[in-house]
Amino acid sequence: MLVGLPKEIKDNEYRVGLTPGAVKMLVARGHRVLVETGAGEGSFIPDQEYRSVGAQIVEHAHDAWAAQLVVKVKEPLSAEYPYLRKDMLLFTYLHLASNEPLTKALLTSGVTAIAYETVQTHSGQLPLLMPMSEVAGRMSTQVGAAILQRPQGGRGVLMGGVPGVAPADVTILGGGTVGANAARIAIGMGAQVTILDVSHHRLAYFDDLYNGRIQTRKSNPSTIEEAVCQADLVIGAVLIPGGKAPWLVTRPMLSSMRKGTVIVDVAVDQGGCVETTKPTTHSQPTYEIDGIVHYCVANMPGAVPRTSTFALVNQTTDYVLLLADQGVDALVNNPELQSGLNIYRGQVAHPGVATAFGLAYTSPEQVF
Ligand SMILES: NC(=O)C1=CN([C@@H]2O[C@H](COP(=O)(O)OP(=O)(O)OC[C@H]3O[C@@H](n4cnc5c(N)ncnc54)[C@H](O)[C@@H]3O)[C@@H](O)[C@H]2O)C=CC1
Ligand SMILES: CC(=O)C(=O)O
Ligand SMILES: [Mg+2]
Repeated sequence: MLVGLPKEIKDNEYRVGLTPGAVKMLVARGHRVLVETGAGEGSFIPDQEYRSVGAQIVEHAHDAWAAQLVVKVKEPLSAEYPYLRKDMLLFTYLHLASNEPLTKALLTSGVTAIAYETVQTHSGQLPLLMPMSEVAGRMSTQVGAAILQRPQGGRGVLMGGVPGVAPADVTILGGGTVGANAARIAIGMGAQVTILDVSHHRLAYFDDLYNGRIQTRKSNPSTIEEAVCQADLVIGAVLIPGGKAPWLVTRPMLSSMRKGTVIVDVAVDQGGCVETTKPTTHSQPTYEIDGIVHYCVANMPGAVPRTSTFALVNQTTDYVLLLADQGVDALVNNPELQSGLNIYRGQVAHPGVATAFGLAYTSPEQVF
């Protein structure tokens, strides 16, 4: 199969969808790989490294997009919509439930679009979201600690405090992969940490792991309000797989929160779990509403590409090989890949996306 690797064009997005190691595996199985020149530069992977494992370097984005299987990191931006075609398999993060224009563009084009973030294992894990959630979770605390500094707009609270003065209060909404990784760094920095989740299983896990070093709360409107009103840093980390995130922090709650509190809404790519969240970029990462500083960058791991590219491709490669070897049949044969199917030839094939926009849902069983 002809596999294309375009260069990412999102603001400060330095990741790339395939490493030379992954390309080498594709080439060894008889596939041709077209790499847009400079695609790896952001991750300090020169064209020559791809060439040396058998890739063909192409000059223009449209050459890489001409492939049958296009592997990316981020969702197509509007400048990329004209490349979408009926006979194309697109494998990348999509986050469609918060992006109606992209959903429409994918539907109109007839492309088959498989979203990394909804690929799901038998046991319910999200193996292609997990590596970037690990990165974004750890980053969320780092970033939050920096913004808490007064010159960045925050409350001027040091994460670990100092002897005689209390540490920062870090409240984490959602104790999945992002939440667990955020907590790990916050604890390492000496903060006081509270995690809220609807899953008792997750709360019990944290309780066991940290043996009293962390507070756990069952997530409901009252516990959320109480926790965010005493927080210095709130980290939004909930997920309804494939669906729009629920608004756990409402606009009226902001006025009860302490001035200079920082919200890092990692869940922004699914619409955010804070009513006042709107996507920001690494160039302009924050804005303030009612004295509360919001950080809502939708591609956080893009800022640490030497970690993120390799962490992501470690997980995606097996699925890329399946798609390259089998084409659409891989979606029929492999239930994990099938759960990643969001759009198939003009039909919405994921219930979360259909619900988000009131569109008809066609199940993969009906599609194939
Ligand atoms: N901004 C960025 O750059 C990145 C964003 N993300 C996003 O971060 C979000 C979280 O991802 P993961 O941690 O991997 O998901 P996950 O599925 O591992 O964890 C989500 C957690 O939220 C909990 N939850 C659901 N509803 C809740 C509620 N009402 N209150 C409290 N907890 C609730 C679930 O029980 C689960 O434990 C996703 O939206 C993901 O797309 C992930 C990576 C990068
Ligand atoms: C998960 C995601 O959206 C990202 O890594 O950018
Ligand atoms: Mg994202």
